[in-house]
Amino acid sequence: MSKMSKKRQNEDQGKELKRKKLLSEVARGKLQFLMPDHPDFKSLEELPWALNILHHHGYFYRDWVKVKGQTVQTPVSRTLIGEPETTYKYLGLRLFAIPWCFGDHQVESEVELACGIIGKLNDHFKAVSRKLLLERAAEKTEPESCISQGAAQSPLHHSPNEETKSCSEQKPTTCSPSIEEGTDFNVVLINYMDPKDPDLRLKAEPYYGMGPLAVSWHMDSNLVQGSTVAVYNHTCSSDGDSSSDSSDWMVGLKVSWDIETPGVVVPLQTGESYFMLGDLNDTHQHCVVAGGQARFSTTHRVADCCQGTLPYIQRRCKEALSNLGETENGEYKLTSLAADHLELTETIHNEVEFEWLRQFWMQGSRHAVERKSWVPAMEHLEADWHKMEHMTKLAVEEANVLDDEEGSAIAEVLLPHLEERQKLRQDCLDKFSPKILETMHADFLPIHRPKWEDDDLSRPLPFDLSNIISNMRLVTKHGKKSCISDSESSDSDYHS
Ligand SMILES: O=C(O)CCC(=O)C(=O)O
Ligand SMILES: [Fe+2]
Repeated sequence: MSKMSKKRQNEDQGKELKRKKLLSEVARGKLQFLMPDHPDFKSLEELPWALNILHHHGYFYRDWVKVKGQTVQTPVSRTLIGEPETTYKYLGLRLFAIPWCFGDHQVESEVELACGIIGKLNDHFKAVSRKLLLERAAEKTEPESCISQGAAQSPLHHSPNEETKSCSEQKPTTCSPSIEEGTDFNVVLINYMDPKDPDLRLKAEPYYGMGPLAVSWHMDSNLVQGSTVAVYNHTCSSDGDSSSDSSDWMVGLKVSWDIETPGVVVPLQTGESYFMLGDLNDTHQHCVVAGGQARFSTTHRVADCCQGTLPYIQRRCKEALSNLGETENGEYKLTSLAADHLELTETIHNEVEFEWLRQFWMQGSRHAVERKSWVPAMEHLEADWHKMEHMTKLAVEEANVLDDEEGSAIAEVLLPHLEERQKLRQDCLDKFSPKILETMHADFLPIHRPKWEDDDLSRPLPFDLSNIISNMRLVTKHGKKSCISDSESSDSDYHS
């Protein structure tokens, strides 16, 4: 059979199945329709509008992430909407949420309105996820239903007319969150992909032959353990496009590292949602198989924000700066030279520089413009970081002037942090090869900030720390010993 006719036959079979399912649902009186006066009617219209507005204004872009040490671009375009001052990190990239609510100020733009709608959708998914988990908890208390739950066969698929069965039958983790906590979605990562985009080269699903992958097998990272992920699926109809390929988008699911249990793949219709309830994401991997049409998916998550919110990093900076005092003539001085104080400041120095400042600016000028509420905060963090540069400088000076024992103790603390700073700065400069940079639109070019010339006198320290690192190596006990033995051996060479 030719490929085309086989495909057509599959499509026909698919349609026949859908028709049968539809008829059986009709027979059960389960199909519902909404009149314009129904409260959900408006939200049905609002949501595609919001997604299209974000897309129209260019808010989706293909992220540059790190996979096995390589910088690669995701096939799907993404944007993050969420609680104000929240971030979500995946594959080495920190995403800064565009807020879905605006404090006291009125909604000012279509984009803000769209973000507000995503926030409403998020509230809806919180409520639905809680209901599903409660139902599952009730089912679990009935012995029979427990036995009938297979891990990999667990239906993760949910549509308005479908009864939801429970997900995985994994043992709960010792510290699983409450239903409330595990569904308290604080961010929505929205994906968009048009499979007809000629720039895309999708990899085939490697294990089962499920089809071209928009998102490869993975577990969602950086989430509160045991928390639910809810996903809304919206495909863009391509009416009038006679060449349109109507193959479905699908979500695949498999048990991680398991070759015995069959994987599952579930076709998704527009307007449907699916849920990875409880610890399903911790025990299974999922992937997304591209269909024929452009598609949005909103993925609602409980990001683990212990170290990912603006108030968190502001607190950390304050902690670091508490060791910075002033002399009588108004110059900076370190309040304490104790190792644990220096250690803390240097750790936070690297954290704010590489987890926040560089992560934010490396995503380019357009990213910053879109996140205007973040910019003053980033500038404030940069001012704190600048003070930490002073603190490092003061510590380096102390290491050089104090007696051997004290000086080398300081150098020992500073060295690993300086080495790490130097390496991470270089990693940022090297993240994009010249070849990649050539192809990037100016709006997305990385901004290396903070960056300065080594002889810039307004800066306490040079950007390139090589000389300071060599100096600190010499000041450490180990460095001193090797220095003495070097000079001893060269002396003896000289005399012979
Ligand atoms: O688009 C989907 O259905 C899920 C996407 C996904 O797995 C992700 O963004 O992590
Ligand atoms: Fe995912």
